[in-house]
Amino acid sequence: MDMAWPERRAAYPHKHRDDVGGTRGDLGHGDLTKVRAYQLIPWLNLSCGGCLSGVTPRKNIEAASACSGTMGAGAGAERAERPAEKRLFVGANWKCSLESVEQVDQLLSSIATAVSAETKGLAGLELCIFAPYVFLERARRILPTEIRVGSQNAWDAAEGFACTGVVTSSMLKGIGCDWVLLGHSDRRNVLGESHDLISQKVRRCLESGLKVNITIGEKKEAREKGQELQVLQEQLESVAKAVPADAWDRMAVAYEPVWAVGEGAVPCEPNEAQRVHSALRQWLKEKFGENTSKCLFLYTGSVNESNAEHYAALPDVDGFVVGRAGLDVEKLSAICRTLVSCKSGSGA
Ligand SMILES: O=C[C@H](O)COP(=O)(O)O
Repeated sequence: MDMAWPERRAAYPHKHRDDVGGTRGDLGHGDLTKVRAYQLIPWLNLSCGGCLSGVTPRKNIEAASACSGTMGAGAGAERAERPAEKRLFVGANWKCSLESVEQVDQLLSSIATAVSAETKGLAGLELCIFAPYVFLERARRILPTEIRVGSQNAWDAAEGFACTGVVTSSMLKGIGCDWVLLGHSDRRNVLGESHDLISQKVRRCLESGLKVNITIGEKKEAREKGQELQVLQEQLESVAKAVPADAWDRMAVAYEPVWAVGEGAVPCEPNEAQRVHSALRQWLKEKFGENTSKCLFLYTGSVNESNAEHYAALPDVDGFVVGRAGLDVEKLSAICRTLVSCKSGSGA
């Protein structure tokens, strides 16, 4: 870290974090009323024809066509080898957008109700709610066990060191957490977490029996210099060194192009997401062995109910991590339906 915490905090006020790719003011406290509880909604029972029909930008038409079972952008791009079984994942990273217990309980209950209403369950999709520490226990209590609960962080406390304010991976495992989200751009770029610290956390979480969702992403400057894969591989390599060969089935890598996140940011084109995912999957396999093919590759950054089908159609996208869309049960359920529909329809 080149900047002390108080200075960093002052430099990056909560709602105006240009260094992470744009302003995210829409997630701020003032908009909490956007969180709505819905009545029973069908969860995953739409056919691919139910894929959301928002405006399809010309550049995305190929990708969209893959969702309906034809060859699309994903098929045109190089596809890395994947295991035969199709595991799908959607994570809802709430960040610190919900601050009141009432809002949290309302959203958790509406998600639980929505999933329970679907007789087919989640159809192979793993849905995980990444809540703040203080709401994890109520999330575990309110949600059915088929919905996973994840922490947004874990601290790598050294063995035997009773460090003040620390929440350890063992504590998280003990209260029923399944997943931990680590390496998010908020923590790398705003809080200054180093590769080394993140990899220590990954190692400790895996040792505690947790699954790890690691976020990697390049900033705009790196992208403009054509250094995106170099940056991503550096981030991933540091983490991969901490992953035992038999733990890759407990890993998910979420690619978040930092420049594509936030209100008004230019979205990452699906073809580009596919290129990056495919390249990283291949690179990981060559460098760290066959077992890495068990790792999920997720796309994250401004995924919503209108654009999910373009990314879901990509062969090397196994799912998503959503921020804003995860605060609305209707949007979250639509994204889950779209992912399941596209994957079953395209054979991706
Ligand atoms: O963890 C989630 C990512 O930061 C994406 O957030 P977003 O879906 O609100 O763009």
